[in-house]
Amino acid sequence: ISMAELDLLTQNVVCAHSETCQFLQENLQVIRWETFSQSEVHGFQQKPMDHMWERCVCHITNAIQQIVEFAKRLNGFMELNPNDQIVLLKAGAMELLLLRMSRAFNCYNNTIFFEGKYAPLDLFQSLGCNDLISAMFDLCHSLCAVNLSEYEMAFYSAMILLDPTQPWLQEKEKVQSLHVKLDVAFRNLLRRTHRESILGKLPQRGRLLSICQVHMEKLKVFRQMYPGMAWERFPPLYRELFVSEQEDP
Ligand SMILES: O=S(=O)(c1cccc(C(F)(F)F)c1)N1CCc2ccc(OCc3c(Cl)cncc3Cl)cc21
Repeated sequence: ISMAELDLLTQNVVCAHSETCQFLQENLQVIRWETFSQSEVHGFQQKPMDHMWERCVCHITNAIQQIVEFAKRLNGFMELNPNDQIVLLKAGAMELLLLRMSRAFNCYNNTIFFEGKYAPLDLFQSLGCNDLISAMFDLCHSLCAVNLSEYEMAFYSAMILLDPTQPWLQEKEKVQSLHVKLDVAFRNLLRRTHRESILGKLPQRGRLLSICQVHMEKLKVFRQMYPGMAWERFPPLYRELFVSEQEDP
């Protein structure tokens, strides 16, 4: 792989990321001290569980639409066979969502951007999944400590998405060759910017995956409490990625 090809790949990854992040980093920084008041937090805590789930799932789905768009813009992704595109998005969407949430996290006062202002952990308590939200907040803290640039976030996201070790891939070698190029380009970038040290500080993949598992458990519990809701009031994209058909409706 030539230097010219590496530079083109770097441009493609960074543009795909910056063009598909619904909130610009600078805008998030400007408003990151605007936090919800105690009475506003109390208002959210009073909302019924199904109502709060529906609102969060709606924001999540919007963010996932951006992640799908990010994938489609990555060189080589659209050339993969459709089955493998779905396999990679199903496996990686939630992990990329966690990375994107960390961009909207204020680690100085432990709040996260939500519906226009910054929210503390306990604003989400009516969701009934405090361990999921606190695990997400902890992950955001770890990511804030690494202080990833948008370039680094772009590569980290692309490499998580284009993971050749995902089970059920039909053309593993095609994903493998994309991943190798990304790895070379990412290491080049880190070397040029003297940031090789972040490789040891990035959260282990298992940590991201365990939060994804907690999410699936919470979703299962929620669906038992509100049968039929996932099919009636959740957006199709969320269902496609997180609700497997063969389960009871
Ligand atoms: O504004 S958010 O919705 C949101 C969602 C995606 C990306 C963003 C951002 F910042 F990157 F743009 C913002 N938001 C912010 C803080 C928060 C915590 C939990 C949550 O939802 C829990 C949940 C449910 Cl209930 C069902 N399935 C998966 C999950 Cl993780 C959403 C949420």
